[in-house]
Amino acid sequence: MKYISTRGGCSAVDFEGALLAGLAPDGGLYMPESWPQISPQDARRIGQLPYAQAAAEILSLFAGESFTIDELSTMAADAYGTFTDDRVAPLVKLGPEDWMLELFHGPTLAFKDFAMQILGRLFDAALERSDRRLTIIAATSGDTGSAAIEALKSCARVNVVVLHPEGRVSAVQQRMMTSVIAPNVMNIAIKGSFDDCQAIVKTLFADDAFVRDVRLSGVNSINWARLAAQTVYYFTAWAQIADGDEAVNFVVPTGNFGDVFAGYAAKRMGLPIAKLGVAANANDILHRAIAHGDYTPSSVKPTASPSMDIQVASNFERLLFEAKNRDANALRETMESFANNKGMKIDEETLAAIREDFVSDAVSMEETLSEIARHHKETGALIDPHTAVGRAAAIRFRESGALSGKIVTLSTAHPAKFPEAVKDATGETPALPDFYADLFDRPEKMEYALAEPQAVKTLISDAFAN
Ligand SMILES: Cc1ncc(COP(=O)(O)O)c(C=O)c1O
Ligand SMILES: N[C@@H](CCOP(=O)(O)O)C(=O)O
Repeated sequence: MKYISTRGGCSAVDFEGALLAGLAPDGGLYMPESWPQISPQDARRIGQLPYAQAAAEILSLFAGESFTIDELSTMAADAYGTFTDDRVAPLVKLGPEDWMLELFHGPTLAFKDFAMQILGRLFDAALERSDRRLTIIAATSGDTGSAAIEALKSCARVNVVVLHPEGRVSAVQQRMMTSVIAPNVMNIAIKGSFDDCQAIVKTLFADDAFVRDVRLSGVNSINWARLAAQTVYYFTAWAQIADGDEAVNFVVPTGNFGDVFAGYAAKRMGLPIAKLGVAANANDILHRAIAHGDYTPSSVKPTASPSMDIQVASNFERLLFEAKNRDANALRETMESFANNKGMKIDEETLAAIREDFVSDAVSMEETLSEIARHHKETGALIDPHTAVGRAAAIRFRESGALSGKIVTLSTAHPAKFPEAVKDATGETPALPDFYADLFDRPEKMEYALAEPQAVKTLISDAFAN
């Protein structure tokens, strides 16, 4: 299996090449040259396997010759063995045709652990056999950072640098990152938004000398391996609830468009998915794009679901590439014009292609808190604010007729990562699991930088360049 850049300006690489590079050298995102295909019968067989085995089988379709199925099986068994629920991604029934897919039973209590736990092992194996080291950078609005640090802190051949927007992640998210004090881990609090952090990462990737010097790679969902690993829970969820080849809908709380794009990838692989519901918070650019063709960033609004306080969603580029029939030249022009004009209008043909697979909605902060309260009152369970954005949108999609039939909403984080919002909504404070009981007693370490690539470059070079 080869991987091509959405911008068509560099040669194709294999899975290991895409994993180790993160971003393509022409600034584009790697995509599989063609979608691996799975029949509904195989989707059911794979989806009903224990989670780690399903993951190994699905990843082997993407990995080609880079990793054998035996290697993937061992890594997946280790990776998902770190989860606290044996089912790994349990489905909770909420109503006759409604489910919630719990993706927060990993070591850092958010869906990012699904990909990051296996990526850590893939990096280890690939770097060991090529006798190399990497500096891995991630921009985070809270969850990617902690998952990356947890997965990579013990990798002997990796330095990990995480940029988070200062003061804009929850206290629990911050502590999960900054209390890991290890020689290969650097947290940098950036004076700015998540978009500033993500823009710095992309600028550093465009600096060839710096990339060579520190051997830069990335583990945001720009890295294809992240999305490949995130396709798996769509298969396991579908296989538990679909009758025959029945198509099921998924509603996904969305920020950087990675998780919902993994669902799209599963659909393109042949998984019977009816529609994917994009649930945005008050930072509603993706909803404006899909509903009205207006992909114009505005300033970031802080909300109760801070991990989705994102304007420029990296993976939207992958969707535009698909919707434009993989025309890399057209895509490159589109992305250049987006950068120059600070926004874009999406043409009708592209929009029609997007709407074949996606519906969208935006949920205000007030609606998010009401949904946490409503869910608690009706079920007795606490949900986190990102999940609440998803559920509120799912309920509206059904009421408006935008979606019908079975709907699975992805529950992307544990409520204890966002205790203030949950308490505001319900009066109850969700408890962290025992293994985080002393989180607020642990010492913290982080650097501070202005939202300027040079400031970050200097910190990284001083710590990790040869
Ligand atoms: C808890 C949570 N939910 C949802 C999202 C949105 O996911 P994506 O960025 O893949 O769209 C994020 C961050 O990305 C998150 O941390
Ligand atoms: N919400 C994310 C933002 C980065 O998303 P990614 O999936 O591209 O890594 C976070 O919590 O950091």
